[in-house]
Amino acid sequence: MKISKIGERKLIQRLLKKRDETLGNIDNTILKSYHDDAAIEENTSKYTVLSTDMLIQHSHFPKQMTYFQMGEKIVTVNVSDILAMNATPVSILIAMALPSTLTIDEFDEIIDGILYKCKEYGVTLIGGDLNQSDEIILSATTTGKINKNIKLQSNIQEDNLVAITGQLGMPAAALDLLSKYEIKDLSNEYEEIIKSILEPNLPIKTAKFLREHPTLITSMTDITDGLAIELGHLHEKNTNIGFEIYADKLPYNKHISQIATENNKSLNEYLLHFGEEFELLLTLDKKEYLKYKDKLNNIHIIGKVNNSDKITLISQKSVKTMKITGYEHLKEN
Ligand SMILES: Nc1ncnc2c1ncn2[C@@H]1O[C@H](COP(=O)(O)OP(=O)(O)O)[C@@H](O)[C@H]1O
Ligand SMILES: Cc1ncc(C[n+]2csc(CCOP(=O)(O)OP(=O)(O)O)c2C)c(N)n1
Ligand SMILES: [Mg+2]
Repeated sequence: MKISKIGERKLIQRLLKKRDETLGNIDNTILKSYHDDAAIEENTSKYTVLSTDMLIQHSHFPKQMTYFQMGEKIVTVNVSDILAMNATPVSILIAMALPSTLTIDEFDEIIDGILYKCKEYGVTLIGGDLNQSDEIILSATTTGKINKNIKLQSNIQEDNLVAITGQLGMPAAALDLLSKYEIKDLSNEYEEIIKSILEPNLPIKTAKFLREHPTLITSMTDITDGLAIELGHLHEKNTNIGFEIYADKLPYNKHISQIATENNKSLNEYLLHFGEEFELLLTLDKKEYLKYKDKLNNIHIIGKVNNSDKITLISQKSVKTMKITGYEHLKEN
């Protein structure tokens, strides 16, 4: 049955019933507010951290993506920004614009994906909005909390190490694969690659470790627009520093170099200039890093901060200035 058969009101009731089933023991006034015009949140820390991020079907959801995965992804991309501030994610509000032709089962799948990821990240869906549109648009606002040790992007020091969690370039390769093949036609060895775009995961454990050991990090951001653009943003926010990145230290799934070749692209296009990895890009205090090195298996050192005022990519063959290009909405190629 189409969602237009039952309409906005009943759909919201349905959604709230599912959501209420996931709530634990909470203060009754707060619980009731989740059904009112605005949600209440108790202030339990010095700072509330707030962020918003929007996903639009044609630019964020490959056609093979399930409705469940769309629901998961709106929570993931939003929580990612909270982790990048070194804060603990708390709650999320999600506005949805949906086509009237969507079925109720598909609607339920989106909600189930949202609630699944909320549980994984320990965030509560505290509100939202429902509206109609020809394509699916999901937009969310997330809150987080932190008392001290908030990490701003403007505190980078010369001689810091540059590091990332996880691997680069898989979403780029995944999108190229999905543009040509159906999932069932792809070999199992591509599973990790395909999942990187359909079901991105956050480095939750590493983020928790960093919150518990804040002296390790001098700055942090999530990689959404590609490593090059993210480094470019950090460079703009920190005067008198530069970055040297070592090409042979960039971690990637070995299958993607072949996928790049098959799509007439260079490996660096995937690794540096695409994005959507949802990994953390960190600058680390060197002394602190050496202290905790053994516990940081998921962190890869890819370069260091210098005073060159440039971003360079160093390989065995060459030293090049890195092009600051990547994924950008509202820009012609
Ligand atoms: N429409 C807007 N109004 C106000 N601030 C905005 C708007 N769009 C983006 N920003 C702010 O600009 C900064 C950079 O945004 P963006 O590049 O989208 O960040 P991210 O890559 O983390 O999503 C953020 O601080 C964001 O809050
Ligand atoms: C159908 C489809 N086309 C293209 C992409 C790739 N893509 C979409 S947005 C994006 C980069 C970052 O997105 P944005 O919404 O700007 O994230 P933000 O920086 O706001 O966190 C990439 C690589 C995709 N995921 N799906
Ligand atoms: Mg944005």
